[in-house]
Amino acid sequence: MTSGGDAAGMNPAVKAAVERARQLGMKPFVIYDGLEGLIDGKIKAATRDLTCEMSHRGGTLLRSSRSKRFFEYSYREQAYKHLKDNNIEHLVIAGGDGSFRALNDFFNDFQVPFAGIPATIDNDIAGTDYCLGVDTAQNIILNCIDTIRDTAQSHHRAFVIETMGRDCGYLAMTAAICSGADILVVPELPYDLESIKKRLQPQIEEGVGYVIAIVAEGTKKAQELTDWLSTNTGMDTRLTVLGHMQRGGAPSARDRLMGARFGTRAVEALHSGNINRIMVYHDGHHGECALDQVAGQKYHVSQSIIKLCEDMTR
Ligand SMILES: Nc1ncnc2c1ncn2[C@@H]1O[C@H](COP(=O)(O)OP(=O)(O)OP(=O)(O)O)[C@@H](O)[C@H]1O
Ligand SMILES: O=P(O)(O)OC[C@H]1O[C@](O)(CO)[C@@H](O)[C@@H]1O
Repeated sequence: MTSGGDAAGMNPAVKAAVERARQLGMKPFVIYDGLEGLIDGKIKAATRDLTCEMSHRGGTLLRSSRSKRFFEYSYREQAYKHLKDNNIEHLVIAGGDGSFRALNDFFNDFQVPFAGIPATIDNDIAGTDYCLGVDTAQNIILNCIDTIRDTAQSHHRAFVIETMGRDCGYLAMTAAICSGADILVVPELPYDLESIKKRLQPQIEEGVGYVIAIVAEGTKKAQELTDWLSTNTGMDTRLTVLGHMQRGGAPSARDRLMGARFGTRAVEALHSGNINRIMVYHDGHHGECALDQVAGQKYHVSQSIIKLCEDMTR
């Protein structure tokens, strides 16, 4: 099943999990609509017709949800009954840390073992350097910034571009580094508008420059920075909120490959009795973590990335 925000790479992960389960002699099912679907019993045997569409498709063909009902024991009990009716003994979930917490609660209630696959464009899950969907989202964001840059340059304008990421600035930071942005505002770093103004002064005075500013949604500073740039640079300043166009799209090669690795390993973990583990990719190696190393911890963007960003914040 897939849960939380959709992420490119979820489909390849599901395909790999289903195929590995079959190879290991298990009978794989899919659950539609995430936790909401689990409560409502939207469960079907996984077919080859479904999985053969999965390598190249963005979003999640199993669909997803954010479920208020799953917080309530009575609905989790209803979900458990559906699993029992179908003789389902293990769950694999691709989602963010909220989804892992949900299945942990479910395990505490009904002892259904699970494996978690990190999948969220926010890249905010502790214990793993990579979550499915991130590479695809980064490429989309970079295409957008490159496109906007053409207009910024042609019209001598300032553009503020807001990226997703919830409370995490990872997408904004990597986009700013890769696009050569002038200004960056993220939750992880303080920023100093006075020194930014001094730094940009020469290019503004020349009258030919333009400005690209990247703002992480978690700061809620995009409009404020747009107003500030307009007032303090005198440039025609526009704000572009990239929004949900960052989340969809065909998975990149990296997301397909990582999806295949995570999906395969999730099933292998359960098959070998290694239950309630989250698949992770850390320091160039695939591995597994206990839930409390993942869901109970705050994700920190690596210092090497933060260092590359500092000059854009002052
Ligand atoms: N402690 C919990 N107990 C039961 N259910 C939970 C718990 N935490 C989260 N959930 C369920 O998990 C769902 C998914 O969590 P959430 O909406 O936070 O997304 P996520 O998996 O963290 O993904 P994303 O990073 O894309 O937002 C929630 O909508 C809720 O139904
Ligand atoms: O699509 P929704 O439910 O509005 O959620 C948006 C949130 O989901 C994410 O896209 C993924 O967690 C965040 O970056 C964003 O804050």
